[in-house]
Amino acid sequence: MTLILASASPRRRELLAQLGLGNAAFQFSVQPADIDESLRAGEAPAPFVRRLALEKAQAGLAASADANAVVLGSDTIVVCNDTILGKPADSDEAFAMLSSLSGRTHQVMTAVALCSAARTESVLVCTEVTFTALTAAQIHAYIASGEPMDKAGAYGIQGLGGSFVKQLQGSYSAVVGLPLVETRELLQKMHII
Ligand SMILES: Cc1cn([C@H]2C[C@H](O)[C@@H](COP(=O)(O)OP(=O)(O)OP(=O)(O)O)O2)c(=O)[nH]c1=O
Repeated sequence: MTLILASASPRRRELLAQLGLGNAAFQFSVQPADIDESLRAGEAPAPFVRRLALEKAQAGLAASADANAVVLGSDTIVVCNDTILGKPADSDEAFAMLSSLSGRTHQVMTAVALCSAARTESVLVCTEVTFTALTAAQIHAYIASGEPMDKAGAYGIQGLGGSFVKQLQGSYSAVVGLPLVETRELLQKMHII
């Protein structure tokens, strides 16, 4: 049995390795899945992030030559005042996203899906994150660091963005990109570990 991580995210690779899967006894391989990540008309945040995780896992399974493969797909979005924030397209969008997060509480939703030829399991983890108030100068300096650009909501809690987080209720690892407790439970459910 092969476990394939259908993700280009270095954070997800590191988090999966934290579950002890990247050792000599158990290897996983990484094969990013390229899917259309656009929101459908009328689609709410929770079903949207679940669908993307599932589609990444399904695309990974379809691309795999191994009939026994189990594929893990995951997606993270930030939801602020019912608006979905994905990755910023440019620094103006990053500025707008960080301004909207400043001094407020938002939700980070991460979905994980595991697909094999016979079975699919998935989970959604929602975490509440409260940002301290940020000045325009702080936001500009943060954007200049380059950190926001490949991250949902234009911040990384595991990096410089961590100093903006006043309070967190839920799963820290889910905010980074892969909820450790829930992913372990899914892997157990699928009899992978
Ligand atoms: C909120 C937040 C997001 N992120 C990252 C996690 C995800 O990598 C990214 C959200 O984009 P995703 O589209 O979920 O993932 P990805 O494109 O990086 O990787 P793939 O689709 O191949 O799995 O934002 C952080 O690293 N730290 C944070 O604090």
